[in-house]
Amino acid sequence: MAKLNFGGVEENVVTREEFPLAKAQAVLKNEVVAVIGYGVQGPGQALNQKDNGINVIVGQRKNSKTWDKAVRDGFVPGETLFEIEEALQRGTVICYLLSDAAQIALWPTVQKHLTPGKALYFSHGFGITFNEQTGIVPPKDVDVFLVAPKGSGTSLRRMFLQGRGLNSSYAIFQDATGKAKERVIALGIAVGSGYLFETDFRKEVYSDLTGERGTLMGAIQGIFAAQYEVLRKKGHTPSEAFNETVEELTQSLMPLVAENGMDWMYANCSTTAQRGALDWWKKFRDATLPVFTELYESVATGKESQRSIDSNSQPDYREKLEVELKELRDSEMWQAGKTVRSLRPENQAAPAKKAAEVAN
Ligand SMILES: NC(=O)C1=CN([C@@H]2O[C@H](COP(=O)(O)OP(=O)(O)OC[C@H]3O[C@@H](n4cnc5c(N)ncnc54)[C@H](O)[C@@H]3O)[C@@H](O)[C@H]2O)C=CC1
Ligand SMILES: CC(=O)[C@](C)(O)C(=O)O
Ligand SMILES: [Mg+2]
Ligand SMILES: [Mg+2]
Repeated sequence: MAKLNFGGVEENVVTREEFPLAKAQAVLKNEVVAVIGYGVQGPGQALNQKDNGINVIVGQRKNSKTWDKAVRDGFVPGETLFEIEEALQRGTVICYLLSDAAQIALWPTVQKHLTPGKALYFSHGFGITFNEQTGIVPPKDVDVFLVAPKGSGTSLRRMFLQGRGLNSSYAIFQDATGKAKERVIALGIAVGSGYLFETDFRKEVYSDLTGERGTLMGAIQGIFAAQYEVLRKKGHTPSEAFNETVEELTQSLMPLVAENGMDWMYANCSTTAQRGALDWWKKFRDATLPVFTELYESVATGKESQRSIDSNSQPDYREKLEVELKELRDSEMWQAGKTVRSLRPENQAAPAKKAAEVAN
């Protein structure tokens, strides 16, 4: 395990160089990895493992859209694609990749098939950390661990196909066989992780829930909406407001920040932007700090997990969700964004190509 220095703090990181795919294949050669659920993470992790030569099967409800998707992706009914219960029975490693709320409902079935020596694998610390809410308490004689890719299942697959890996966290909750560590790391490599960062279940879920509610999605949408509203109220056009709020950020600045850091960005913009950004960032930090503190508390006390479980288990959950998503989709800002995006060369090429095809 490599010890790397992160801004003065040493941490354990597993690299693909020290744990190459061949080693992962050797560790997993006698395992049947059953991926239960084929939503967002399921396809990414199952396909990457398949392409990596791991003995992987998928468990999914028959007569569902995702069953058909698994078939389209090359999983064969009766050979590598099964009803959930059969996959649970066949698997020696159970990758529990249903949505966090759905994991609660299926847990009694999963539990039945957790015979001694099997491994229970999660991609989130949710079910175990909030076990008072989820009821997910595994038997003592199975390994329990997680590999949580730090990104969408879609990115996990895309980056794998590009020959890159997505960074993942890994954690061991229970080592019943004495082999939990090599099993979890082998699985982490097999699902397409680039680097594996050590954590524990609680830290993984607290940071993940904070991040997605915070700067990754919740906070950023809030800040976008506030700035867009001010610009529009002051008479700026939708395109101008959108370009200055989102488009420039995602198309020009964030790729540079991703490559070089925000410190570099501050050193490489106009002196005017530099002065202003240096003057204003602390004001934004101070204004949002109490909100982030409240958010972390809400995660740590279990309020966020309970809310997620409650709303996801309502019978009309999908209809209600659609109303909220529609509000976002129909907002002027994201409608303006749709038009702005359509102007990008890659989005222009498609209709032009189509028109050419029609002409031929
Ligand atoms: N979405 C993502 O990219 C990420 C997800 N994760 C974690 O990975 C795990 C899986 O998440 P997603 O892939 O987003 O799940 P998802 O919301 O896409 O659902 C996965 C599957 O669950 C099935 N399902 C739903 N309710 C069911 C039920 N009652 N019985 C049987 N099947 C049911 C769906 O058909 C679907 O195939 C979660 O623990 C999540 O927190 C971690 C990192 C990123
Ligand atoms: C993609 C990811 O890791 C998130 C945002 O935390 C999630 O979908 O739960
Ligand atoms: Mg996440
Ligand atoms: Mg998450």
